[in-house]
Amino acid sequence: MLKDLVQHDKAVRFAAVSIAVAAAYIAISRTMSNPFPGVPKTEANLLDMPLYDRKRRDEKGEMLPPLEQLDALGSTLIVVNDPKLATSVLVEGQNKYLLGHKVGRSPVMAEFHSMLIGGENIGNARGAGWRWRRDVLVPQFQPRKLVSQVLPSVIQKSKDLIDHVKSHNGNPVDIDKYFVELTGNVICEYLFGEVPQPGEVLFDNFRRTDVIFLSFMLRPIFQFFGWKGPGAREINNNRRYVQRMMDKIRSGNGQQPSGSPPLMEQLMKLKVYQGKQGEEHLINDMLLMIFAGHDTTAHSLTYLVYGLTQELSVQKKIREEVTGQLPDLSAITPSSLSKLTYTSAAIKENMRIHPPVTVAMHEAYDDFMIDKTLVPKGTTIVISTARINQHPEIFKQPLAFLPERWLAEDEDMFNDLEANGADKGLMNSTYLTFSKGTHLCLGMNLAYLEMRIVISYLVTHFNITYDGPIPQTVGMIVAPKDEILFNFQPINA
Ligand code: HEM
Repeated sequence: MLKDLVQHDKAVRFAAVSIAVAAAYIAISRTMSNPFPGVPKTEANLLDMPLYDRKRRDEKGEMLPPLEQLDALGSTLIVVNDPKLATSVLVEGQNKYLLGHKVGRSPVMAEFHSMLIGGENIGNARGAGWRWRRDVLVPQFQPRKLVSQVLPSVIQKSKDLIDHVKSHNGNPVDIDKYFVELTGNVICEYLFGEVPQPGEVLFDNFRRTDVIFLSFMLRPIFQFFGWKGPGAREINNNRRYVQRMMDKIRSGNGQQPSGSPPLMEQLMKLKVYQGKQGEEHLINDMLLMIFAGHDTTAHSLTYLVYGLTQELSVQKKIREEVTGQLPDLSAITPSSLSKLTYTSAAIKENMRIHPPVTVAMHEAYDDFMIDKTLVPKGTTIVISTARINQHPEIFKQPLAFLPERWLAEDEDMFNDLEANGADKGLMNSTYLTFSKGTHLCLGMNLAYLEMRIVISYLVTHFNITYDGPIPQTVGMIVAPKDEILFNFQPINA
């Protein structure tokens, strides 16, 4: 009997230990699959974050937790929702990266730009390869340089835009298509000194981000079969064009716009862009700049026009400011442009609500803490620009289009790209439309310059209205899903 009990007890103990081991195993494996214990999982997915958030806030008035985790792209990513934490990851994390590798370019974005463009370029380079590009290119996108090189070109294209709209004789116009062409031509003219022939450069940036992410997941298969990523048709076409431009410049037949030679010609003189590999790098960088440098600005303009049709009082105020400050639009100078404070605020406010690039992704290059959470080396850090830009504690009435909110801010006409986006004021420092830190958008000043001029021309020539459905957007680059037909009634016609 005693023997039986001992044996029984052994069996009970064995069972108890087994259960404990199993429970521990489950707990450990749960922890392993949950690298951020205590950090809630997000219900949103990478692609619909801004839309999802809006719905959730509208319906439930919920605030997002400071950090969330997200299972995507084959691993667990960390999403930073708190504006101050997000800004600190971008600004301090990346500055530290220069010294001690804390946060840097995410492999997802690097891979995407590799699949798309091919070899090394400003969109996929890391470490020294990225640093020298930044050193070479940042001065080319500083205000003084842009104003002398780009201003006349944008003015001319804005005049053409007015003629284009008038040619519709009062019928509604799908202006987004035209904006894409306009901004594409501006960047090409800046890079190569001439506007491409219609169709010579393809500006239809691939917008299916779901397909982009799928091809990222399947990239070994793509690489095995030598397939290029989505968007290859456009890039292959544009590569041939950039090569032709290079040959033309080398043979001395390149166009000489007024002022200094086109950017590509200047860059061809630099050692880093010489030799077989250097030339390849130059072509890749030009392709990336064409890719990054047009549709973001174009769709922002479209959403701005849309915003102005929804808030006619804002449209009126911009018109009054432009007419008052710039009576002769073709004589715009940098100093007259800087007087458009309300217009600039409206542009900024529009991109706060509709940031064209909805998500910035970076990688922890080392273990580090965000708040009290350890973010292990190799983790992808996701920052939804839309979430941060619409954070109700920083931006009161986050979904309202209120240019006035920026007027009290100490805002310069342009931003110094070398300041790494660490600007003053809480709203400014957490405004993430162009990201922050060392990867701050290279083309930010160019985008602002184009938008100020184009919108000044449009609102002083037309009363713009819209009576269609609310535009639906696609992808991580916020672009309208369908054409948006605006009505333009000429002023003083
Ligand atoms: C409204 C217009 C634009 C918006 C909202 C925008 C937004 C952004 C964002 C969010 C990033 C990512 C930064 C990061 O990884 O943290 C970026 C990077 C970049 N943008 Fe823009 N962009 C715009 C226009 C332009 C233009 C006109 C150019 C023309 C050259 C340009 C060139 C670039 C380049 C080269 C990078 C990579 C910078 C680097 O990694 O060092 N962008 N942009």
